[in-house]
Parts: sequence; structure tokens; C-alpha cells
Amino acid sequence: MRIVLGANQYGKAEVRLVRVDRTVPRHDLRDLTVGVTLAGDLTDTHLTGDNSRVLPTDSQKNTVYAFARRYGVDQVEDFGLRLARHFVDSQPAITRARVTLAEHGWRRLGPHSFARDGAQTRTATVTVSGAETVVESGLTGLVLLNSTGSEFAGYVRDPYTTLPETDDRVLATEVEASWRYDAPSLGRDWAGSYAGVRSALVGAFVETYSRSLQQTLYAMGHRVLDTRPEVAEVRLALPNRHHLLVDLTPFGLDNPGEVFVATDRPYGLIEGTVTRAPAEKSDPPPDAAGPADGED
Ligand SMILES: O=c1[nH]c(=O)c2[nH]c(=O)[nH]c2[nH]1
Repeated sequence: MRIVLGANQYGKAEVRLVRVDRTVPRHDLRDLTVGVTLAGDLTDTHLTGDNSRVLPTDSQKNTVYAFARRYGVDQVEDFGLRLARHFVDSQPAITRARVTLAEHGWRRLGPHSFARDGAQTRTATVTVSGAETVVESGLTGLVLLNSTGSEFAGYVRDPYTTLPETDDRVLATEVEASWRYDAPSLGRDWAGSYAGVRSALVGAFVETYSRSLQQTLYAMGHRVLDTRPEVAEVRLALPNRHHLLVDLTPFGLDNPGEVFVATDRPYGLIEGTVTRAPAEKSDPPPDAAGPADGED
């Protein structure tokens, strides 16, 4: 039996980069965590230890810092495109470079003072492989809560089901979203797209009467594709941050949906992709008063 090397890749993970733009009186601060992954003809280093095609991961890290100085860090997508193309173009053995970027937000406090802006993170993954370029942007840590306008009923009841049906509950989640762009290119209005997608996600969450978090997920993805023509597909992971009504009857108190225990685990995890069908039929918006059929 022959033993062979399978798929492999390598790179530098979690390069922490903070870039201060001091050319302006009000300093601009960018805070990124960058990952580089390279793949291609790297058989020799694995089989014989010949490193002549191996660009050290240390050099990859240095390139991230050097590019931050040379080109600045404006939009993470452009920064990723420059880096990914650089590795593929400059290294004959490398056929695919993937650069992942997470931007940590800072809120301005003064001309050169900032406070970390909650947990919300803007993300991007740029992959250059041959003639193909894929840009996926996203966000994590966007915490949303509706204090009413959500129910959960009509589900399967098996011998292990104890969950009571509810026609009015708190619906809360921490959105993890990523979306893929049509025809990405250097210098497009990434910031405008990011703001537009974020606002579509938030708008749909707020305005959808929810019969399940699954229905809310579809409405959020649908709103993004409906309003952002540059987006081809949206992926969402929505943890159901359960808020359980506390039983106050032992204390002689009622609890008309006012006092909840917010549990952090275990939690329901609702995941889905909303994409553009190659159909000729036009997409009606999801009906806020009834379940979306998902087939439109
Ligand atoms: O919106 C929900 N979807 C579910 O699938 C589910 N399951 C559960 O226990 N609670 C909920 N809520």
C-alpha cells in the first residue's frame, strides 16, 4: 500500500495589527487580527525537507505589517486582496492564498483616544486561486433582542418534549453573518456595503414578527439579498439566547413577561444560507404575518 501526502496548507495565524494614522490631527485607529493560509506545490518540504519553495510564515507575518505601513489599512477587503494577490503573484509554488481579517471596532473618545466598541467585529475572507477571486465579508458579535413580537408553538411533541408553547417571548441572538460578493474588485465601496448589509440584517430582525428564529434567519438573509445587489449569498448562524421567564409565584408575585433569567448555555443554534436561485420567478418579500415558504 502506497502512502501519499494529502491536501495541505500552511500560514500564519492571528497576526495582531494595530495601525495608527498620524497624518491627520484626529488620529485614525485600525485594529485587525489577520490570518494567512497558502497552498500549492509544497510536496517537497513534507517528503524530503527541501524548503526551497517555502515562504516562511515569519515572512508572511512581516508582509502583513509592511503592507499596513506601505498601503495603509482602509477597507479590510482591499487589504486582504492586496495580500492574497501578492502571495500568489510573487511565489511560483503558491496557487492559492487565503487571507482572513477580523476588524475590532474602537469608538472615538477624543482626537487620539478610543474605547473598544463592544464585541462587534467586522470580518473578511479573501481567497485568490488561479483566475478566481472570492471575497466574503461578515460580522460577529452583533447582539440583538426583541422583547416581544416573537412566539414559538406548533412544533413536534415527542415523549421528551417539556417545552411549553409560547405566544409572546423574548427573542435574542448574537448574529454571526458572512456574505459573498458578486465580482469583487479592489477599491469598491466595501464600507458602504458593510453598512448596508448590517442595516438590512438589523432592520429585518426588528421588523419581522417571528414564529421561530429560523423564520427570522430567512427574513434577515432575504432582506440583504433584496436590498444589496452586489451580494450573491448570505450565511447566518444565530444562537438562540434563551430568556426564561422566572417563576415568582413562591414569593406571591405574578410575572407577566417582565422578569427573565438569561441563560448562556446550552443554547439553540440556528444556521442557514440564503442565496439567489437561478429562477426566472421574482422573489416576493417574506410575509411578516405568516411563515415564508423559502421557495420563492
Ligand atoms: O425559534 C426557535 N426555534 C427552535 O427550533 C427552537 N427549539 C426550542 O427549544 N426553542 C426554539 N426556538
